[in-house]
Amino acid sequence: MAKTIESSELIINSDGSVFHLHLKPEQLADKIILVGDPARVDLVAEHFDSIDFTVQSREFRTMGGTLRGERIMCLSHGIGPDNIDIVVNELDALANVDFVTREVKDRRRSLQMVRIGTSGSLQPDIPVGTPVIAVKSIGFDGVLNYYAGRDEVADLDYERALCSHTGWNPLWARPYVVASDPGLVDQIGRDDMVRGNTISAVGFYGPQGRELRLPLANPDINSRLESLSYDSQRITNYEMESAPLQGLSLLMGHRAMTVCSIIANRMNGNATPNYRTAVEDLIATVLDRFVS
Ligand SMILES: O=P(O)(O)O[C@H]1O[C@H](CO)[C@@H](O)[C@H]1O
Ligand SMILES: O=c1cc[nH]c(=O)[nH]1
Repeated sequence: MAKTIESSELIINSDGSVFHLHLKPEQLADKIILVGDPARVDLVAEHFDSIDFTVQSREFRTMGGTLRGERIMCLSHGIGPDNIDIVVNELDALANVDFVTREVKDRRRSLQMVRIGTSGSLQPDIPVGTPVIAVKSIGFDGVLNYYAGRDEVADLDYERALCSHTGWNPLWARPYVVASDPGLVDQIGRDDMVRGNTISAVGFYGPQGRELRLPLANPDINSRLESLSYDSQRITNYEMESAPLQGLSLLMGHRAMTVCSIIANRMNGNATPNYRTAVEDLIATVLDRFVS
C-alpha cells in the first residue's frame, strides 16, 4: 500500500505549491542548478533559451525555462545546511509525492542537481579563482545524522580517520563523508577544475575556524584539516551546503554534485569580494556541460 503523508508533515499551500519553495509539481524540471545567492539565479537564467516562470519565497528564488530544448530550472537555497534539508526534501516531494492524494508515487523520479557556489580554500596551492569540485563532501553540520540509512551512504573509515587526526571535539556533530555522483563529476569536471574533498560547515566564522573577537574552542582545527591525508585524498575547501545535498540525494535516489569558485584562501590569508566574473565564467562552463 502506498504511504500517505499527513498535512502536518508535508505542508502544501492553498495554491497547491510546496510550503517553503512555493513551487508546484508541474513546474519541476529534472535538471536543477542550485546556488546560494538569490541574485545568482538571474545570472544562470540569462543563459536559458526561454524563461517560463519566476517564483520567489523567502531566500528561495526559482526560475524555470528551457536550454537547448531541455527543461531546466535554477533555485537559490540561501546560506546553510539547514536550508538544504528544506530544499532537497521539498524538491523530492514535488517529484515523488502526489500532491492531490498525498501518496508516495510508485515510480521514483530522479533529479539531477548541480550546486554552483563560493568557497574558502584550505590548501595553500589552491588559490582564489580556482573552481573546486566536491568529489567527497564532509558534513560538519549533522543534518544527515537525523536520517536512517546514514551509515550505508557514508564513508565510515574516512570519518574515523578524520576524527582521530583532528582530535574531534565531542561537543560538535559527528562528521559524515559522502560522495558526489560520479557520472555528474565526469560530465562536468575537466582539467580546468580541481577535484577535492569539501567540508560543509554549520557556520561561516567559528565553525570554519575564523576568529574575529571571540576565541575559538579548537583554534588549530584548520591546520589539522589541511594536513589530513586519507587514501591519497586531502581536504581542499570549506563551504556550507554540499554534504547535506549529497547525503540526502544519495538516500533519496537523486544525482548531485557541487562545484565552488574559491574566493578566500584560509592558509595564505587572502580573499576577494569581487568574485562575480569568476562565478559567471563557472556558470557558463557548468551549463555548457550539464545540458549539451
Ligand atoms: O556562494 P554560496 O553558494 O552561497 O556558497 C557559500 O557562500 C555562503 C557563505 O558566504 C555559503 O552559502 C557557502 O556555502
Ligand atoms: O571561506 C568561505 C568562502 C565562501 N563560503 C564559505 O562558506 N567559506
